Amino acid sequence: MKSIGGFYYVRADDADYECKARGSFRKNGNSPMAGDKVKISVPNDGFCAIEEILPRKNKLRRPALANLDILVLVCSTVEPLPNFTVIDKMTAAAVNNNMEPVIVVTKNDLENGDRIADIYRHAGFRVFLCSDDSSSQTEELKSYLHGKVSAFIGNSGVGKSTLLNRLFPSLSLETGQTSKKLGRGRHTTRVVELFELDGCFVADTPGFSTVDLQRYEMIDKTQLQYCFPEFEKYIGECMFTSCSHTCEKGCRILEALSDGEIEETRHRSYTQMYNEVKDIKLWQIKE
Ligand SMILES: Nc1nc2c(ncn2[C@@H]2O[C@H](COP(=O)(O)OP(=O)(O)OP(=O)(O)O)[C@@H](O)[C@H]2O)c(=O)[nH]1
Ligand SMILES: [Zn+2]
Repeated sequence: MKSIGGFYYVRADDADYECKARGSFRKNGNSPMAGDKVKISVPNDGFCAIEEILPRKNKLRRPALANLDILVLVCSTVEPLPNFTVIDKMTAAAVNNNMEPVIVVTKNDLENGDRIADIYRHAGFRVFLCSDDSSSQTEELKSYLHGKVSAFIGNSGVGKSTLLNRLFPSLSLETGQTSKKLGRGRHTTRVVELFELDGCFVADTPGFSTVDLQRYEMIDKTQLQYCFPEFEKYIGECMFTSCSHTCEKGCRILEALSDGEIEETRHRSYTQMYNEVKDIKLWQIKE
């Protein structure tokens, strides 16, 4: 659930165990992180210990977090306006990191969010419209997050805190307590913690900020097409096997674009991302 001061807090069968980690993890440069599934030993006396870290399906560096199932991308219809390029980069980064991107559109009460929702549903993603009105799909979103590990991301002002408090009313209390305990102005290392809220595991640092996917944005040009799920069924059908799907003759994806099967904003983002990485060699992308 979290690591702090050399201790790891492991939840098993609804109980929390304060554990040390075996020194061998540090030697391998592979310390336990929030989100890890681990095996622990619980001796009659002495410290509990993490004995083994099970294989991770993905891992983020900032915040340090493993096994993220869902990345919730929050955007608002207005104030601020949605930035499709940024959203598309984040969905691609999520797919590339083996996480499911889920789009939440807020402020539907100020301006109708159906068009934004349509773009992303058409691209094959789950979309929820969550606002201050009766049509809000907050409960549906909450069911969707049940049993999963998720993190929330979105521009300042889109309504992440509002959404989280609406999803988990107990949270405002919890974050309030956390920040009181840490003390204002004391800039300690940000502790990543998984909160178990009504059966949903929500990852964040105290005060809830955003996940930094910046480092993960660079996706190899041959891999990029697979990070746009709506392209998948056309891949392999272009005239040229090396087709970049940006400008070529006989490109099946460009054909789907002109038929309206692929959304313009999505293809525009793809092209922009492709142009950003096309001259970068693979070894420069991999760390
Ligand atoms: N009308 C309307 N206003 C909303 C909605 N959601 C959030 N807001 C308002 O938008 C403003 C920003 O909301 P926050 O929840 O603080 O946004 P945030 O994304 O957490 O912002 P940061 O903390 O800066 O990252 C607040 O004034 C909210 O009341 C909504 O669905 N409809
Ligand atoms: Zn093509």
